Amino acid sequence: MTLIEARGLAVRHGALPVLRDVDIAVRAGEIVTILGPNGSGKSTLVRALIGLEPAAAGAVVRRPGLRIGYVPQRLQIDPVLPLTVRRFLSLPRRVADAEAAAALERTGVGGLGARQMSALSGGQLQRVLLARALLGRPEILILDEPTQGLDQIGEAAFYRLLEEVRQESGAAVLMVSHDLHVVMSTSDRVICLNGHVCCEGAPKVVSAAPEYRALFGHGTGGALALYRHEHDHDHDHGEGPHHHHHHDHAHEAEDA
Ligand SMILES: Nc1ncnc2c1ncn2[C@@H]1O[C@H](COP(=O)(O)OP(=O)(O)OP(=O)(O)O)[C@@H](O)[C@H]1O
Repeated sequence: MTLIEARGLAVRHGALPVLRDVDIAVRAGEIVTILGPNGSGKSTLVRALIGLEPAAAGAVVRRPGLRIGYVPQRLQIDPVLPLTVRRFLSLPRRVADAEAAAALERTGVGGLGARQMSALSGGQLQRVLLARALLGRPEILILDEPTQGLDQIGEAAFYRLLEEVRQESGAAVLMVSHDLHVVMSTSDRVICLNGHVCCEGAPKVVSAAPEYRALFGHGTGGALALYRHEHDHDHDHGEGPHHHHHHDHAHEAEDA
């Protein structure tokens, strides 16, 4: 079942054409990642899907009544404006104390309800944003570079949490990410964007596509080839992506 889709979508910022002819769809339960260089229109696409950017042509179709949980790329909180985590969770819809506490607990920041939003660390803020998104019992979570500003450990922990939440709730996930290892290991489908959809498909198919390599060059190609290698052949050990003994393979791929 399709939850949300763009059909022939074009979006402009003033006179600037940012997106054209974009056709994408996200179905129930799947994890889809949008990749693309800076300025390629990833945030614009996400915002258009949510209804925050008007279509200059084409259309966005959302299943009627679809519950969306949105985690924005960044949230500027004015430190002069006092806003506790607890009050933030009740914006715009008031939630009960027990519900708010459970959501914070679920995302690993239980006990931070009384903290000022402006005093949170980057990782805590992302978890609070996820908690708020979950309070709406979303059928799809839409996350725009949710781990920006987190260190590698924070990033890995955030993605693990996201995966747990997804398994519990069955929500589909559409995210913008630059974390190629994560993209390759967790996504069902990757959409490579550069003003239009350059290529799309299963991670290993996309990583081999010439359009993809043209956009991301050799370094990334190597990283992706490394991952593909692990998935194809490395069934004996289920360790993480950072294995020095795989470096040779990545170089082979880069040189290819
Ligand atoms: N509100 C705006 N007004 C005018 N131009 C904008 C606005 N928002 C984005 N743009 C422009 O639209 C283009 C796409 O921006 P967008 O933020 O969608 O890219 P992105 O792929 O998410 O980039 P990044 O990886 O840097 O976050 C850029 O050229 C940007 O300067």
